[in-house]
Amino acid sequence: MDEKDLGKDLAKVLIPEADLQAKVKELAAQIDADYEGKDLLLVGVLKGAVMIMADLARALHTPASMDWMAVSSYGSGTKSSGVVRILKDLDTDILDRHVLIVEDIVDSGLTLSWLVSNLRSRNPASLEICALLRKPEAVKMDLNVKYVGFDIPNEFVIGYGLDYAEKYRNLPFVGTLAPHVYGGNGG
Ligand SMILES: O=P(O)(O)OC[C@H]1O[C@H](OP(=O)(O)OP(=O)(O)O)[C@H](O)[C@@H]1O
Ligand code: HPA
Ligand SMILES: [Mg+2]
Repeated sequence: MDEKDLGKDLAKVLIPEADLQAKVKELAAQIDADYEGKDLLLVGVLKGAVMIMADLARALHTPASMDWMAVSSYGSGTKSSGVVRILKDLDTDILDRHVLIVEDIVDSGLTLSWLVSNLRSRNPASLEICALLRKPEAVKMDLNVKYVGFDIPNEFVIGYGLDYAEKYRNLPFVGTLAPHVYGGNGG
């Protein structure tokens, strides 16, 4: 799927594909340096993190295991409900493992705050976060995101895993939607 397929639904391209791919390589290099010689477990947060997880994992030189958790707080709207639900738990016991949570976006920070306290209670050897995108509200939260791709403005974004009502995840870039797609009320 590309810009042409989106037609009038796209307001603008915020981060082009080439910039995303360059940033993924940068993040992978930092992670490689920090986890050298360690047994790394990447925990991807479904479904938004599938693209960053797939690209980041392949850009790493460090051998890494991959597991997935599915949580949801947004439903089909553009605002977090604040209630995080586990839809799928990890298959792996993370006790004494070096865990790196891989996320597409920290927006309100509610999902990751909840996830960090949930995973911390399982006593991993270490627990860090890599998020491709971060919005201003999340910066205010007491949340230590060690690896951040891009700080972006407070706009609802789509593409590269990010959806609006389950659509647009398969765009190779990150963009913003035209207001008419939201039905004019911001969701
Ligand atoms: O910082 P927050 O305000 O909590 O928002 C960030 C979370 O919201 C989105 O997931 P969503 O719950 O929409 O599920 P999805 O990944 O399946 O789209 C996104 O993928 C993050 O996980
Ligand atoms: O801006 C966003 N876009 C898509 N999904 C999201 N989940 C939190 N924030 C966003
Ligand atoms: Mg979503």
